[in-house]
Amino acid sequence: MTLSFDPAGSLRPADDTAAPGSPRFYGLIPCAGVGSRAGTTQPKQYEPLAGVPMLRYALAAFSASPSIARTVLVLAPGDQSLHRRFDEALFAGLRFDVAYCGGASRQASVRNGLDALVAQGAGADDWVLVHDAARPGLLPGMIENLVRHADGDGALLALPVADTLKRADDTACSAGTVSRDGLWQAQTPQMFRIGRLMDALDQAEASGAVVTDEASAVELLGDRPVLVRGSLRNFKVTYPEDFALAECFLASNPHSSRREP
Ligand SMILES: Nc1ccn([C@@H]2O[C@H](COP(=O)(O)OP(=O)(O)OP(=O)(O)O)[C@@H](O)[C@H]2O)c(=O)n1
Ligand SMILES: C[C@](O)(CO)[C@H](O)COP(=O)(O)O
Repeated sequence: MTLSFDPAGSLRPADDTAAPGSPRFYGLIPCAGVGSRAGTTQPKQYEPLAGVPMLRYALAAFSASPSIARTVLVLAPGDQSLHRRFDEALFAGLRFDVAYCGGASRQASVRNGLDALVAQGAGADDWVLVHDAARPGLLPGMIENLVRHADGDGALLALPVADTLKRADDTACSAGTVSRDGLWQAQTPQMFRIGRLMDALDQAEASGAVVTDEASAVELLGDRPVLVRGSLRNFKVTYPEDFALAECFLASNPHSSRREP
């Protein structure tokens, strides 16, 4: 069954793309941040990149991934619907649903989004791939690469640290060099069993732990998700200068800005 963009954001029953008894894979895209470090007048995920809104790239990658049964986009409660904010044709043909359940932190937006997935029929043993709307460089092949690691404690895209690392003193001078051995930069998607991730986020919340990614939450339970090599082009747009860099990467894959998935 092909899902299409539902401008009203209504929730529909889950797809059955998996063989009976096999877990399904869901996309979850937190998109309820304000982008305070980006210096834009609207949330950064709505800014145009190579002619289309940033969030469309992640939606297109998930939409084009054969393993993904469905994807939920988490917007802030009270946010404008996409068809009011943009030309509806921009999102035509993409498979996703919208849930207006974003929270005060990324962690809360993801947790609420998991509830929305379960409300649509996702099960505790199904997998969820959580991906930042602010990473427009994602390609379907990266998603499929991650899905191949669907066992054990889950997996996340990440990159080994390439530069020499410095520890700053309180005057921003270099006070020492930190070994980069074994250090990776976490990217998204990050993939976990839905039930396990819900438990992990609930326990993090209950203990007052602030987790900036899903892997941090499951690590607190003792899990050891696999680090799967991601890509530089999958960097997170965070600061004003990142928009031009993202456009360079997107230009190197002309298909990524097409309107078709
Ligand atoms: N309350 C929040 C905060 C963040 N996010 C989402 O989480 C992703 C990664 O977060 P980040 O880059 O830190 O985005 P912002 O929180 O918007 O940025 P900033 O910290 O600069 O304000 C983004 O897709 C963002 O929209 C979210 O859904 N809900
Ligand atoms: C989840 C994340 O993208 C992994 O790198 C990142 O932690 C989220 O962004 P933040 O700046 O830490 O909120």
